[in-house]
Amino acid sequence: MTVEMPTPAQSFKIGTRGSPLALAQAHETRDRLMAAWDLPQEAFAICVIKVTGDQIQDKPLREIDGKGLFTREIEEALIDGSIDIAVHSTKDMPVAHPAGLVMDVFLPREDVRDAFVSLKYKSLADLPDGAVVGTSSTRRRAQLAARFPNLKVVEFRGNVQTRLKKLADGVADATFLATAGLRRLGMDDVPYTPISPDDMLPAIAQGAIGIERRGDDARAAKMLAAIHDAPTGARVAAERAFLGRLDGSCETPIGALAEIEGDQLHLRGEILSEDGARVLTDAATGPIASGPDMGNAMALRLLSRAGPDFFR
Ligand SMILES: NCc1[nH]cc(CCC(=O)O)c1CC(=O)O
Repeated sequence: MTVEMPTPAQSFKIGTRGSPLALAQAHETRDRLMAAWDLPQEAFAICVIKVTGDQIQDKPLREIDGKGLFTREIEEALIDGSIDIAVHSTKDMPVAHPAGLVMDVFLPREDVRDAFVSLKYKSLADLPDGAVVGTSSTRRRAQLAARFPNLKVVEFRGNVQTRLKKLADGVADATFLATAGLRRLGMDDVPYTPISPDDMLPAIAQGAIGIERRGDDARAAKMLAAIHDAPTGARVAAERAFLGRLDGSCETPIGALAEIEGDQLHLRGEILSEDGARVLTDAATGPIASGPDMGNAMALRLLSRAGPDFFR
């Protein structure tokens, strides 16, 4: 089969949400494709898709519909051919994809760590007893309750800009964001400190941009193969196998991190009760290719330790 590369007249359509972070990720994807294929910017169109989740800013996500809220409409655009690829924050993606779509291309992973963001304090350890921290993430909330019970956690939604405004307004003493997002947005003026994964194990696939396409689109597959980062793919595969076996929705407190050293993959995972009263952690090491098996096995071990009542 011959696969034709896009020409300026035959644009390759990159679908994305319209948030500043989503746009930065779409631009990174386009820049990497331009470099890999020596194509001009005009060969690509960045198609912004307004999704329902972005239009609801005043409620915690779990009160709306959580899973798929930010991705369903983008996937519909892929399926109907309005776009050729969709650029996602992998950590926001359900493990299962709609029939006909695949996500097997990942860009080199950014910093995986959560960031402590505060206008007043330097790190989590500096916060006085009773300090107020804002987060909407059940994972971060449970991890804080488990390891920093001296803090008061309040609900904090919105994109990076909204949360920073809330900090400036004194709604909370600190908040948490993915370091990757801050870096990709070039927010060098924001005072943040990355948090050790020992204190806050990141979300599955945090910092990894994933690219979804139609499974039968040979042109997109070939275009994307040139920008795939295999180590990121292996790490994400291990973490997502763990998540998939746990069958966690994005609202279940779960953290995991795979790291590669030589030909070995180290995987850490944890599940928490929502109040942080129970924390179950596990770790494993094995050949890189066995990452998904390791993630799967780790989930089964944690599930059997947790018992049937652990997840609400
Ligand atoms: N849930 C929103 C979201 N999805 C991806 C990122 C950051 C970038 C990434 O982890 O790839 C963020 C913001 C955050 O958690 O601070």
